[in-house]
Amino acid sequence: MSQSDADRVYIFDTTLRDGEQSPGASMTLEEKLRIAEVLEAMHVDVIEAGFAIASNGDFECVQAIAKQIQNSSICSLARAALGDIDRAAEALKGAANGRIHTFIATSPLHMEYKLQMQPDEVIEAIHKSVSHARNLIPNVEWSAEDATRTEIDFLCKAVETAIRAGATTINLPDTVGYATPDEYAEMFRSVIARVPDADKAIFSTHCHNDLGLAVANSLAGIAGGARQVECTINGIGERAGNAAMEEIVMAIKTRGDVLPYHTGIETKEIMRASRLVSTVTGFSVQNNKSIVGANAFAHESGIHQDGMLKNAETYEIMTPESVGVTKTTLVMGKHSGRHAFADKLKELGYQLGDNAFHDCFRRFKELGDRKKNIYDEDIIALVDDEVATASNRFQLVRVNTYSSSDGKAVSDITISDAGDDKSVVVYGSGPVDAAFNAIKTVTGMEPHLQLFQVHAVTQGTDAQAECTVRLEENGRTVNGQGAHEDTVTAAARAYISAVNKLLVKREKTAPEALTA
Ligand SMILES: CC(=O)SCCNC(=O)CCNC(=O)[C@H](O)C(C)(C)COP(=O)(O)OP(=O)(O)OC[C@H]1O[C@@H](n2cnc3c(N)ncnc32)[C@H](O)[C@@H]1OP(=O)(O)O
Ligand SMILES: CC(C)C(=O)C(=O)O
Ligand SMILES: [Mg+2]
Repeated sequence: MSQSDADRVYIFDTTLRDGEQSPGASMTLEEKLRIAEVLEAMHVDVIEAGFAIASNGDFECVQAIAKQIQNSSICSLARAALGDIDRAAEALKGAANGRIHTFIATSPLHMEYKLQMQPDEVIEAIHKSVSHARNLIPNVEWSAEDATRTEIDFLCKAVETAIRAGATTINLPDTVGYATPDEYAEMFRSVIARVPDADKAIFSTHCHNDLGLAVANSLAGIAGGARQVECTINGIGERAGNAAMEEIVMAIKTRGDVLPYHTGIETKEIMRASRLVSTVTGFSVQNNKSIVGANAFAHESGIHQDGMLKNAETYEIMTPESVGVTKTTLVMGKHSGRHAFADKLKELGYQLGDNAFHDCFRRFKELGDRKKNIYDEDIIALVDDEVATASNRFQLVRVNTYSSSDGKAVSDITISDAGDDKSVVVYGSGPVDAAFNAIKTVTGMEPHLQLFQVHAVTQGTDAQAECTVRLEENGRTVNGQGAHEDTVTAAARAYISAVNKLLVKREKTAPEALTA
């Protein structure tokens, strides 16, 4: 597809200004610099580094970023006040390409109650502030705060004033996230059509997410003629946040057929930027967040996993690599099917016969019903356990234990002895002791317990326990392993596995075996 300059959408990142306005998201100078460096590496066109008049700290941040970053324009916000504009210009002195972003509200509500100014006074303030900024710097952006609740005639008059005074970018924000996509697109079309010299400025969107429409509105604004989008990494920002940069950029990249625009963003840096912003602000990214959420490229359902293994395009509309995610994850869980389980076993280095595979898959599904997250370690433990015990004479069918803090426990156990189920109820000084006593009763074996060890395979209270039991009988020593998320069951499996090994040793060292 050919890409013309008319279709180029400029990305204006305001993570460090509007993003920082999220309660609790304050950043230090060093943190802002680190984020600015990543934004520059992403080829962001404009970085709004702060609001220079807000505090000395904000001034120093804008100043430091302006000096450090060479390949993106650096911008400072300023009210329609000469002092704000002078402070912004001072902070931007070292910038390779600095921009002053001055704004004033234009909606009746904001003008009457907040600014307590008459519309004519606002027009006068626009003229004065933009002209003043333009005398200090050639790159001036003007914003009509609360544009989407502004009367269209007055909005056109305000925009015309700003362009006449020298604004090179005109931003029409949906400050309170009130607009719908059709309305927002129509506002741009109307203003661009009606304002003389509208073509002398680039129009910009700035959308908030109060109704969850920030990205949809931004894209609608582009359709209406805007060519700059103001957005933040992870969509952080005032109240419900700003439009998320990663979503806008990837929507444009992925749906070029219906969104015939292009940005200069290096999308492979998206994940790095997202992680950094999340770490610095302490705002974790929800798992199901588009593009950068932990589940954005993860699949657990068997049907989806099967599709993914056959052709990733069945369930992924963009590649994980394109946004800097190393690879797709097929999450193993109760919704997974045989294809994904077989693929996982292959990845873990197992080659099982049909019967062993069938048994492992059954146990995996059972585990999935009981356990939320199934990790590779769980599958390894499960398969090792299954493989080790598959041909054994004694198999654990079921164990129920009851114990109390006064040191009494009882084990109700059923063990298959070459296919014949035998059940006993036996006491012990604790649940594991009771289970081991019960096994001894069923098997008729009385080996000496040399070692009993338990460790958790993964983390969390639903982690599988992996037990090792070492038994000794007439100088023969064997180790047995067992895994289960119920520790007593894991211990019983380990004990039975060791007992089976002892049986094999007994047979191998029996007089007839020795003479054979
Ligand atoms: C939609 C947006 O995101 S706008 C940006 C919001 N961001 C911030 O406010 C963060 C940084 N802000 C600050 O640090 C402070 O608010 C400052 C330094 C800007 C101003 O602080 P203060 O002088 O103490 O004023 P305060 O914040 O209490 O009130 C804001 C004043 O600015 C006026 N004001 C608001 N917007 C504008 C504007 N665009 N142009 C001119 N004046 C404005 C208000 O009417 C009010 O004026 P008043 O003091 O005459 O009543
Ligand atoms: C300052 C302006 C651009 C703003 O953040 C808004 O209107 O939301
Ligand atoms: Mg905003």
